[in-house]
Amino acid sequence: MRTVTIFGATGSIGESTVDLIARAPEQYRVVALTGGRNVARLAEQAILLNAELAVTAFDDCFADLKAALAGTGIEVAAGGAAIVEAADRHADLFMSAIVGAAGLPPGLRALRHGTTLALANKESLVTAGPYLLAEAARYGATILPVDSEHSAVFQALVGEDMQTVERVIITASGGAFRDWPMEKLAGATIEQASSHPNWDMGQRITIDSASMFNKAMELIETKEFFGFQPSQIETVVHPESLIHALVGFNDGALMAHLGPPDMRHAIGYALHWPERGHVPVERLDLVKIASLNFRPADEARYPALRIARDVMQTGGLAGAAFNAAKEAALDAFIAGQIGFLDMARLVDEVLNRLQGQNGLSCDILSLDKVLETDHLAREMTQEFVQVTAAR
Ligand SMILES: NC(=O)C1=CN([C@@H]2O[C@H](COP(=O)(O)OP(=O)(O)OC[C@H]3O[C@@H](n4cnc5c(N)ncnc54)[C@H](OP(=O)(O)O)[C@@H]3O)[C@@H](O)[C@H]2O)C=CC1
Ligand SMILES: CC(=O)[C@@H](O)[C@H](O)COP(=O)(O)O
Ligand SMILES: [Mn+2]
Repeated sequence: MRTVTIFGATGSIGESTVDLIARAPEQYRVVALTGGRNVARLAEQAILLNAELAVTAFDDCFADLKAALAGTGIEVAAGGAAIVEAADRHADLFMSAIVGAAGLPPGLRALRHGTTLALANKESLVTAGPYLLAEAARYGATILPVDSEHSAVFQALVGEDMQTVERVIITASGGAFRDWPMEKLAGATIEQASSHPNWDMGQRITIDSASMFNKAMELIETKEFFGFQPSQIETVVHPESLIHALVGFNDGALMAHLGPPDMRHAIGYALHWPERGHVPVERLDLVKIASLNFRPADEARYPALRIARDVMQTGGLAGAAFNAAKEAALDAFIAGQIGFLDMARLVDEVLNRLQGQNGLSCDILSLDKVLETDHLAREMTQEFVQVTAAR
């Protein structure tokens, strides 16, 4: 029996993880579940999985969570520190499925217990990749990628010599606006951007998919996790989202990973690793699919991709600044303060300003430096948002 904790249990990745665990109760014991504002669902999950502990990120949700779990014997806590402390209770595997940079501290704490971190929270690698990996190595912990593309690359690399890898191709669906003329993008609404052609995901990553910020983050994630050179990492638009990534070797072989657009595959792979086990996802019918399509990922159409290349080139604290500026710009877009195309423009401006102040160079990352840069970049983005909104 494996013990499991889920950070971000009430979200899209969290729900898929709960689903897999609920289908095989004899294989898992749940230690802690954490959530945010959806305390009703968090309480239901905690009862369903007989968790030891349920934690909400927000102090003002504590009373509701406590009331919902009264008489169950399930412990209750609230606040960011309580989520990090949940990592101090032993679990064989921690699922990192909080959205945003808020996912970094609990994941880091789990790594310090030398355990296994199944990492959906790509922001952890984008903001603090070298530090995260160094901490994992220092404490003998394991990080398993859960992002579909990175799980695909990981699976394609099993048993391979990394020296023989020439390139990695991360596929992109192209998001909600892949068939829109470029002139229309400036007027894209939050509702339009919040609808993904293939995947059912949280709102923030869905909008990031439409702007290609998701893919930009994934290019950085690929560099940080696998250690490839930026020049080895490519992306291509693949509208069907059936090939998740490809790895090219020095003999010309290109190994593709295919699967249905269902995150339970990548989550199930991590839950069963290092073995494979049954996962209840659709089996692809290739004859029915008949064809797979590919288009170039145009950096003029998707400036986020070019920004990601700059970030990889700069290194240091650029990833932390990039992610924080992107999160703040996304908040402003969702709040209706700025337009769809303003997001990439603001992120670019913040990075340029911080780099001009030499605020991004850093030889050795630490959590404090990452959080300081995160704070600075968010504040600067908000200033730029005010200027944009006043126009
Ligand atoms: N969804 C997907 O298919 C994929 C997601 N990912 C990555 O996985 C992560 C999760 O994405 P997704 O499941 O879509 O996100 P969701 O928005 O669906 O869920 C986010 C989870 O985090 C919780 N949460 C929100 N804010 C905070 C906070 N400040 N502190 C602690 N917890 C918080 C939410 O709680 P509540 O809802 O209760 O408020 C919820 O449990 C992201 O990093 C995303 O990029 C990667 C690949 C695919
Ligand atoms: C399921 C998953 O891993 C997402 O990150 C997915 O990749 C989003 O799709 P696009 O960013 O390719 O639209
Ligand atoms: Mn992905």
